[in-house]
Amino acid sequence: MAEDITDVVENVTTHMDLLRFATAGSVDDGKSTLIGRLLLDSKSIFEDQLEAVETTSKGKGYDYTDLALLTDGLRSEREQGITIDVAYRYFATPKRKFIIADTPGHVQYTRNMVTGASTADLGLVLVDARQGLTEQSRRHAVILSLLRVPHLVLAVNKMDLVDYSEEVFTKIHDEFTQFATKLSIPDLTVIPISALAGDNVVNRSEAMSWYSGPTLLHHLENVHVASDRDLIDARFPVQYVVRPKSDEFHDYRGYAGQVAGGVMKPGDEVVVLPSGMTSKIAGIDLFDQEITEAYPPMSVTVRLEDDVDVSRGDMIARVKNAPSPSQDIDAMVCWMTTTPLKNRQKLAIKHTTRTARAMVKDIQYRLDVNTLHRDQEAGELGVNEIGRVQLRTTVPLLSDSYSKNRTTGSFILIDEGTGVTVGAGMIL
Ligand SMILES: Nc1nc2c(ncn2[C@@H]2O[C@H](COP(=O)(O)OP(=O)(O)OP(=O)(O)O)[C@@H](O)[C@H]2O)c(=O)[nH]1
Repeated sequence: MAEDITDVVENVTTHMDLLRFATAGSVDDGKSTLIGRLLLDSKSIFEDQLEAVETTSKGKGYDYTDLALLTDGLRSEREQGITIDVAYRYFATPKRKFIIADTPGHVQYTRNMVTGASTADLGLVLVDARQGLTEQSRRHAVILSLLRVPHLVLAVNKMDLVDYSEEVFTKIHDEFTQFATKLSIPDLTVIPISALAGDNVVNRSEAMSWYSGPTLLHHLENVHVASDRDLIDARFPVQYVVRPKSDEFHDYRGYAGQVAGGVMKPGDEVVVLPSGMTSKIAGIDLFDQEITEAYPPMSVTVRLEDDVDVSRGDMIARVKNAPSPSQDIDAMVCWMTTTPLKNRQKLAIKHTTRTARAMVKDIQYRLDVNTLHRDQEAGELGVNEIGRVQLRTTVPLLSDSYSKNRTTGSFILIDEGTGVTVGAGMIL
């Protein structure tokens, strides 16, 4: 269900403004309450859902409406029958559409965060104002910076429980800003909120008149994400070759996929990798119409002027700006399964639309995400651990560094026996 919604939103909103954000926080920091508040105050929920939550809250003897029930209710619906690491929630305001990647339950699991945040435009870290920064908040910030999530919001929650004190907020703000200088976080915003009372979530807080920054929703609606995407380096991994069988289209041959980088236009000189054959873009099709340009994350079909040999897993790029094929991959890998990753281990690797086999040549170090210490003696990676790994693949991959392109710079590792995803990698 969650995936369906994501797909639909992705298709329908190709040209609409969309912000994907991932939430993180320790248990009880108020993540569910905050998401409930966002949905409620931005009028994204149905009356009957609210009534049900009000009734349940009264039934439990609360004198307030427990908004977490709203989120948790949605969450349990999603969890029925399947183990889900990340629940995706969708809401919209007149300004923007939002997809929230919400990691349920105990969020200490690195892999849940990696899954949820790898495609996020913005990471939202929650802290409890009474507790201030914890090891967990630092850890989440480190992971978000490793994943190159371009925007980070630290929401200092439960301000109502510290008398809306400016002093408490400033202390947390300064401590976090100081810590963030050690990480690569291009854009950081710190907002004092009360998810339960509604301060600075959608509506401006009267109790915190000392705060002059944006409310959380205002920030989410206005944060500038268009320029985060790589619009310079054209990258088009071919998903499949379109050759309709009917007579009417018997000459049609197109290559379908999602633009991973750059802007592509008819007339562009392109190279097909790994063959190295060159051609020009004859046209670009979107559903049943022709378009004049395509850019990330549009899903389109590209036609070429020449009858070159193109198949699934190939990459179309510009002649003078193409990734160089390589079988040696140097990457940060997040390991996601209980059997540790070891030297010489063989795995399947999926990179854009290409699948190959890979062998672990070296586990160079394990990164302690709390202290940023690099342990070079580690020799293996356990579940939820992140480390620098050298891989050798059976066929060349057409990759970029993750810092340049989050799509062509990432891959997943798959256990060949079970088909289960056991690792996620970011190419250095
Ligand atoms: N006073 C006050 N209580 C809050 C606030 N936000 C959340 N709470 C309370 O804190 C408790 C935890 O909130 P949740 O939203 O369930 O916390 P969570 O982080 O989502 O927890 P998990 O869903 O288990 O990950 C609940 O009792 C909330 O009512 C706030 O701004 N002020």
